Amino acid sequence: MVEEANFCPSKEAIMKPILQLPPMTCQRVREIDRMAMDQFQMPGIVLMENAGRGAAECMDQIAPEGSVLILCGKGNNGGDGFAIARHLQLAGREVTILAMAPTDELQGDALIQANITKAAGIEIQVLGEAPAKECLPIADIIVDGLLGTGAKPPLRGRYVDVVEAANASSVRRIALDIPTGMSGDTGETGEPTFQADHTLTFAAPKIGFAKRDADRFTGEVHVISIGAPLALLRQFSV
Ligand SMILES: NC(=O)C1=CN([C@@H]2O[C@H](COP(=O)(O)OP(=O)(O)OC[C@H]3O[C@@H](n4cnc5c(N)ncnc54)[C@H](O)[C@@H]3O)[C@@H](O)[C@H]2O)[C@H](O)CC1
Ligand SMILES: [K+]
Repeated sequence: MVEEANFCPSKEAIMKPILQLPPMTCQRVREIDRMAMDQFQMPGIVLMENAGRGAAECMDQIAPEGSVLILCGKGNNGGDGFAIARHLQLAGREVTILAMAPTDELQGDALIQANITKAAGIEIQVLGEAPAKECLPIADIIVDGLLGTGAKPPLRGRYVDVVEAANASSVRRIALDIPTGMSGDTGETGEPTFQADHTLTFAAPKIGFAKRDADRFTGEVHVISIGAPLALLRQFSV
């Protein structure tokens, strides 16, 4: 009798880099992105896929039950959200996406991930005219893939009422990279700022997380590898 393929190591066996990077500014973390692409020939979509899969595996440990609503912004923070949705669906989770813009307004890696997500049959709702409080899909967990290292505070447009609606719902909240509304460099928070129970931050912690009371918005911080080579991590760990 053929042994059933054992796909998954035990949950604790998720592989972690042997080198943990120190807290950095958003700009410096974006340099890691850039060097991974330019010096190590890693296409941006590979970094995003690694980020998405790593974040989904972390969610499988910290929030293993319940339906998930992923809020996707127009940039690559949203792109991560689209990738996470696919990996959560693969793990049998009920996933819905609320996108801040229609797919045809996306570009680059975020557009690629959104198109894969659509092809995978995952529901993507686009924010309409109604106030977010009235149209936020019901879920047990809300994931903030609205703004990351490309944010220029203060929040503009509909991001304000979407973050307010997310904070008003009594569900678990998980931020991707940086809680939307917070500066990753200073830890300063605007009104509103996504109030997360956990923040899954990519490549390295952001220096703003060390600000006093920043944990009111980050919750517990988990660093997610984007698969950058050890030689690159070594250049940024000094
Ligand atoms: N660095 C890494 O290792 C990786 C990072 N990834 C993810 O990419 C985002 C950064 O993506 P980027 O497209 O540069 O920026 P954002 O998605 O944060 O936002 C850009 C988007 O938002 C608009 N915007 C900016 N400020 C505001 C504001 N105050 N109000 C409203 N809208 C705003 C702006 O116009 C753009 O449209 C990083 O955080 C990671 O999540 C990679 O995916 C993986 C590797
Ligand atoms: K975010």
